[in-house]
Amino acid sequence: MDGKKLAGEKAVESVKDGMILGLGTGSTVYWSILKLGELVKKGLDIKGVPTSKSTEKLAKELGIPLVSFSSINQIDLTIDGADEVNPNFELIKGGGGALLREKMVASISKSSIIVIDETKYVPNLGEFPLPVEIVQFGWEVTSKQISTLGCKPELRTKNNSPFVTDNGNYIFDCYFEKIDDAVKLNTRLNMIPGVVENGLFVHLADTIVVGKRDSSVDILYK
Ligand SMILES: O=C(CO)[C@H](O)[C@H](O)COP(=O)(O)O
Repeated sequence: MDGKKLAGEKAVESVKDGMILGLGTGSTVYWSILKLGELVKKGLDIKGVPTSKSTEKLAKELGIPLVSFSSINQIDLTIDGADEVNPNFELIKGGGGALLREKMVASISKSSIIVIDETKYVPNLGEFPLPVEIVQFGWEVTSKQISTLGCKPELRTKNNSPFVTDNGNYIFDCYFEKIDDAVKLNTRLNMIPGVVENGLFVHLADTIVVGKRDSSVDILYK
């Protein structure tokens, strides 16, 4: 069975009646959202906070009640995917371009479950290029500043034009040889004027659900 589907569905077992739930973005958490839709139809009482326009659309189609991010102070549980996870529970996120809203939602979540297939659990972060969201103004200058941190930033494109996030910004996919100190790099990136947010998530995950090729699921707790 598909590891993404296994992990996505397994995470939903932690959802309880009355919860405000952060709904992540991507093809793994898609399975969680689908399952939540089924449970809502059977009477589960939850409210979702979507992390992207695509997740908002999917949740609405499935009849999952939503609440706006602006109207809440805390989220009980967030379920989201990741592009890489290391044994310290540090993540690279943003492959789907939703990293800013995902980080904002994670930052007010009491608990966060990350759903991945086993290919994404890695000893060191950095094989996956780190997404960095930047304002459009002067992006060429921002690129030069980011490259001084030891990477090659590539402007993400879609249909031969720059990819634009739900927040109207661009994304650089940054190729580092290896990320040794995610905490330090997270801080240094966000200090560069023009950088809105980066895809390193540190201290923002407490449970990792890993769906495996042999159809088993590992649940890792911090
Ligand atoms: O961070 C994300 C979107 O911004 C996704 O969670 C991440 O890219 C993983 O996606 P998928 O589950 O499709 O592999």
